[in-house]
Amino acid sequence: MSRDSKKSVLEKLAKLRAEYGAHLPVELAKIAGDASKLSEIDDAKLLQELHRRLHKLAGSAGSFGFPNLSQRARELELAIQEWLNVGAPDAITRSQIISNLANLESGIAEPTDTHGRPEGHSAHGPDKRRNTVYVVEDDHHLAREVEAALISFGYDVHHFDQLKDAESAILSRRPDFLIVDVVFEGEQELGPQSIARLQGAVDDPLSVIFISSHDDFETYLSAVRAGAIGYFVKPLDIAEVIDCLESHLNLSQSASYRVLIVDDDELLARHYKLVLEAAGMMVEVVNDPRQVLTAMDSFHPEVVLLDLNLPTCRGYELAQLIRLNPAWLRVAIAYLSSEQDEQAQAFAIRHGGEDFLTKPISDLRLVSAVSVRAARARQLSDAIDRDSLTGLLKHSRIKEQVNIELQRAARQNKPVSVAMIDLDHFKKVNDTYGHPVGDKVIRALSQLLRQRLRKTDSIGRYGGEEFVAVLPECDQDSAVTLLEGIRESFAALGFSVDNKSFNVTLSAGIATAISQSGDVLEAADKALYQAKSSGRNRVAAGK
Ligand SMILES: Nc1nc2c(ncn2[C@@H]2O[C@H](COP(=O)(O)OP(=O)(O)OP(=O)(O)O)[C@@H](O)[C@H]2O)c(=O)[nH]1
Repeated sequence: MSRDSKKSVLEKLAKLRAEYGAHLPVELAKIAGDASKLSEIDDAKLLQELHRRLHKLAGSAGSFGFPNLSQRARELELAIQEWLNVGAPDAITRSQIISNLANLESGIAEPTDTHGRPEGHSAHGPDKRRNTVYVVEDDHHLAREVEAALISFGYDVHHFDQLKDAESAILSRRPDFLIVDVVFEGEQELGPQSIARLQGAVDDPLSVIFISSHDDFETYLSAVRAGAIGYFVKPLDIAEVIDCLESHLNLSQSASYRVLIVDDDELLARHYKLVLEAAGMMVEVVNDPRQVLTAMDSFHPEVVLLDLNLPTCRGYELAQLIRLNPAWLRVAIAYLSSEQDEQAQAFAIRHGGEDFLTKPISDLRLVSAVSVRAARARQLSDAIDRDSLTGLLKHSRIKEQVNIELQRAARQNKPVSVAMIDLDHFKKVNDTYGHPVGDKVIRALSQLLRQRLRKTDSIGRYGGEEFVAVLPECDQDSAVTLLEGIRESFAALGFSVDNKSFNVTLSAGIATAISQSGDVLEAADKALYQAKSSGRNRVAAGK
């Protein structure tokens, strides 16, 4: 194609894209309008119409440069499909779906350039946008190693020799992370100080990781002043760098906190709800204390804010009532009341709640007080459900999850695959490099699994160096392709200790069920045994 005709095609595409973008708000308003009716009724015709619109949107938005919108429309399309197939979801899921439908508009960020973007995993692609990392490193060998490792973790990587080459790219397309080598010219360091200047030119601080041969206080300090989220001394342990990126992503991508407000002052409760929602939390309000138990059951709050003076009972009685149910022990309960009397406040704290926030409360204070309590409640909950080394579900929870997904698959007559994954010759890794290094390898695999699997998949640490992944709506061929990709990426990942580098491989066994026939975990385990006995570093599929 000549340059001119290529230009004209690009112009037409841009025009089409602009037309699509102009019509989009109208379409989204229609969807939001339909969604608002769903809180009242369960009309099959309405659901089918919504399904049709979402299906169309999911298909078209990606092509016109709105990949996030497309992804969100696809998820909602599936949710509505399930609604149509198996009936109305529980109240919490229902209100989530309705609010996501109403908020689809927030998926219209700046259209992204759709050209030359690598395709996601076709059969079972991760449902996350690829995070971008700019690597500024003049050592090409090291840059290539870092780049290869980051790509296998699903990052979109761009390499620059020097910071000045990266600056215009940073300003025109902001990366999610910036990895910068600290370079010295004589006494003058060129990394952190330049980054500190750059931080002044951007609205939100850049997430920067420094790599350096310098291990001294001054360089650390200038890195901190430049807003470093990580600092790694060469020789670089790439797994540690990835650990740092992933921990940040997990923090920023974790689900919204859920807050239940119990207050008979409807207007004030609505105000608090709006303030907390603006800070990214999910909020439900109960004005009548008799509705509290139902809300606890359906909404699963992490924090409950209780007014003290309520129509039928006192707030501390409600706190005690909540505390009677052991399932809600993880929930943080705080009073939010205009009670100023310290004796009365102390009495309430001794009887159920943990803390007292007094009205009037500023919006800022409300948000900070609730987020701190929610974070603590979630930490506690994670400590109960999740393995501390990897953050993955513990043995008993992942087994539970396998059963939940098997039952769902049987109800919907859809496949579910279970993969059992085990590190190869891991004892040798521990014996040669030490247990802490072995731990790093385990963490690296858990992060790779998290990166490659979808949000709807579940991953658990089944044993010391054994993992289980449950993949709903994934047939055997797709599961094998997915695990093969993970196996290859993991085998290519280099670990280094004291200037020695090594690689570790994994084996995986897969079993797929359509209805709940036989023990799928046992079948996956048998397939894993087969993968091990036929040479390791491979994926085997059973029945
Ligand atoms: N570093 C570390 N090692 C662990 C952890 N949990 C289990 N292991 C080690 O994992 C190793 C598992 O060894 P084996 O069951 O003999 O298996 P393997 O050496 O991986 O050999 P194959 O599975 O047959 O390829 C043991 O050395 C355990 O001590 C952990 O949390 N951290």
